[in-house]
Amino acid sequence: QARPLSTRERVEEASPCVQALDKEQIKLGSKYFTFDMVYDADSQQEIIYDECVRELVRGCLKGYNATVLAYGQTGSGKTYTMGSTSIDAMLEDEQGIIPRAIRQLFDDIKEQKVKQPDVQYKIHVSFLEIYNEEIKDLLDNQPHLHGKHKNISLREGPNGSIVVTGVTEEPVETCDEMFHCLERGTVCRSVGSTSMNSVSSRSHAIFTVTIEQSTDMQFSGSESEGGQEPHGPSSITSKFHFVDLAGSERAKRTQAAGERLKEGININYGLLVLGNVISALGDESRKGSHVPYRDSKLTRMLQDSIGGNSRTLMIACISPADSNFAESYNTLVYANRARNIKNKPVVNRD
Ligand SMILES: Nc1ncnc2c1ncn2[C@@H]1O[C@H](COP(=O)(O)OP(=O)(O)OP(=O)(O)O)[C@@H](O)[C@H]1O
Repeated sequence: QARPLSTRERVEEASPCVQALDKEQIKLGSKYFTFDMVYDADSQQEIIYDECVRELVRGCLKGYNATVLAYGQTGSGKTYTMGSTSIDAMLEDEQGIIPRAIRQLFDDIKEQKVKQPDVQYKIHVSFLEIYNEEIKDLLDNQPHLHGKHKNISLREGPNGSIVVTGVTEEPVETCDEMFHCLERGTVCRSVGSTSMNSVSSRSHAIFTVTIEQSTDMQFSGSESEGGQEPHGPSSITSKFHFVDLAGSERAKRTQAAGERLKEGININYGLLVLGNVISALGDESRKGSHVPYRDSKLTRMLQDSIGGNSRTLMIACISPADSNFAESYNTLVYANRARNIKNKPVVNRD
C-alpha cells in the first residue's frame, strides 16, 4: 500500500515550478514562501475540511469568531473549494467547505444540547456580495422593490466589530433551512463567462452565520468548594464568515470587455486594497501605521477578520500550470504576507 505523501512531496507534485525546501517552506522563482498546509488537485474536499476548517467550527461554538477566505487567480478553484456553488446536483464527496461546515455545526449543536440542555441557540444567516463596490443582499426576497436603493451600511460596533445594517438576517433552526439560504443566495450571485473561466464569480461573496448561545443561569465553583453557585444569565455571540473572493485577473488574458471589464477593474481594486491592508498589518516595520480598511467595502467588511479578533484561515488557490506562473507567484506573495498577521481571538461574551 502506498504511503501518504508528505507535505513537501505534495508541493512538488502540485506544481513543477515550485520547489519544496523543507516541511513548511517552498521556493518559487527566487523567493521563499511559508505555509501551514498544501494540497494538490487530487486532494479530497473532505481532507481539506477536516485538516483546516473542522476546528474553526468547534471554536465558533465556544464563542470565537472565524473566517475562511479563498484567494487566487480567476479559475483557480476558489468557488469549488468554498462550496459556494449550487450543491443540488453535486456528489457529496465534491461538496466544499460551506456545506460541510453547515452539517458539522448542526451535528455539534445536537451533541452540545445533550451535554448542556439549558443552553438556547439562535442562529441567523446573511449572504452578501460586493459587486462593483456596491453591497448587495443575496437573501433579499424583494430585490425588485428595493433595487439599488436598499440601504446597507457598515459601522463599527462598541468592541471594534463591524456591524452591517439593513441586510436580511434569516433565522434558521435546521441544517436544511441553512442549505436553503445558501442555495437561494448562490443563484442570485453575479456570475459571468470569461475566457479564463466560463462560470467566473464577478463579485466577492460573504456567507455569514451568527450563533447566539444563552443560558438563564450559570453555575460556578466545584463540588468540593461547597457545591455550584448559580449566577446571572450569560450569552455568547460568535460569527463565521465564509468568503469567496472574486479572482484576480488580467484583462488581456480574460479578454474582458464592456461590463466584464468594468467588473474586472472593480474586482482588482478590492483585491488591491485588501493587499494594502495585509501589507500594513503583516509588516513589522509598519507597526502602528494607518491600515486602509475604509478604502474598499471588502476590507471594511473584513476588518474583524484581518487583524481583528477572528480566527482566520486564508486559502491561496493556485494553478499547477507553468503558463500561470506569474499569477501563482503573486498569490503566494499575497498569502505569505497575510500569514504574518497576528489576530487576537477572544470569546465574544456579551
Ligand atoms: N479541485 C478541483 N477538482 C475538480 N474541479 C475543479 C477543482 N477546482 C476547480 N475546479 C473546476 O474548475 C472550474 C473553475 O473553478 P472555480 O469556478 O472554483 O474557480 P474560481 O477560482 O472561483 O474562479 P473565479 O475567480 O473566476 O470565480 C470550475 O468548473 C470548477 O468546478
